[in-house]
Amino acid sequence: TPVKELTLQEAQDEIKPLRAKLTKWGKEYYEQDNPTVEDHVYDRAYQRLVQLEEQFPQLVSADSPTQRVGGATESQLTKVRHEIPMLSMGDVFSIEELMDFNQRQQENRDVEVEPEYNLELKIDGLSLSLVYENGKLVQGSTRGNGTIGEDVTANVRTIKSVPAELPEPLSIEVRGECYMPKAAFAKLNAKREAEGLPVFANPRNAAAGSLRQLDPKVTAQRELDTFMYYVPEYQKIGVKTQAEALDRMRELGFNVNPNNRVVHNRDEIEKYIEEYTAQRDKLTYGIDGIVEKVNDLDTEVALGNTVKVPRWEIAYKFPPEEQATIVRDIVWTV
Ligand SMILES: NC(=O)c1cc2c(=O)c3cc(F)ccc3oc2nc1N
Repeated sequence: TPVKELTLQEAQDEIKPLRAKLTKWGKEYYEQDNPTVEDHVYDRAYQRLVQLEEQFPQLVSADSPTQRVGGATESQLTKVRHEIPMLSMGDVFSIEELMDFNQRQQENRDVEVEPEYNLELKIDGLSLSLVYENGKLVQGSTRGNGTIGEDVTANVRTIKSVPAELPEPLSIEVRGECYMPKAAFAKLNAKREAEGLPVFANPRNAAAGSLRQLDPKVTAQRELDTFMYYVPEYQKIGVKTQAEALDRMRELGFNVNPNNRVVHNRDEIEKYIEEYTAQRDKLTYGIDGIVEKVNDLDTEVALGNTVKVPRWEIAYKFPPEEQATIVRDIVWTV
């Protein structure tokens, strides 16, 4: 129900469990690096609470997750503001849903969308932003809540695949995924087990726990890697499509996943999904789906973003390998 149609009592009844969930999820994410919900589920709940508190300021309380910079719980890392929000992605769970998404995009009246997509593997890590000034790395940060992230500059300098300097004096931001290869994950957990330390549930949590360290020396031992995938100001690198942007990032020395593919129809999309569903276990890194992006970058901008997710891309998620109990007790009718 739109916030403005709620009574004070209804708002109160919705805010209470919402705060409890966001606080719980925030602790899992910020303190334990062990989130039980996808980023965009957290983001949507967070935005809903922001809207409710804007509509009913008398209900705001100091302990509300919205009153703490950087999400629900403080991480000791310095905060970074993302001038261009780092959004998470909506997701679909079947080819039918994916084709419906494409259909709706095509029907978007004000934007003529060429049905040309760039498909990429959805690396199961955490989002990373790298900022370069005149070709030199000046900042590394996490996504945080999309607007406020954490400064991990010293930590990213220890990651071998992160260029300290570019071959061209560019002042750009490059975004991608920081991940822990499967072999490194297995080695780390074996070591932790031997030392009687708690093991990480999966490579994504291990990557998050390793990147978001206060001590860069710890990060340096964790064998993290990156696959970069996005330049927000793509005009600065002289490209027109996402596929060209990936090639350009390769030229600049970034590690870019080699398995992207430009496709034009359902058959090609299905073929790509089948191929990588089959190959998933053979890859040396974790993937949890496929990312489909409109290839033309100007069209991406024209399609824009909703409050929290881009309209020009969607993540197709593989069925969970182990039947993880994913908290899905919020049904969203925004
Ligand atoms: N995990 C991934 O492998 C992956 C993730 C994203 C994003 O999260 C993402 C979020 C945005 F707001 C914009 C583009 C993006 O592109 C992306 N591309 C990828 N290949």
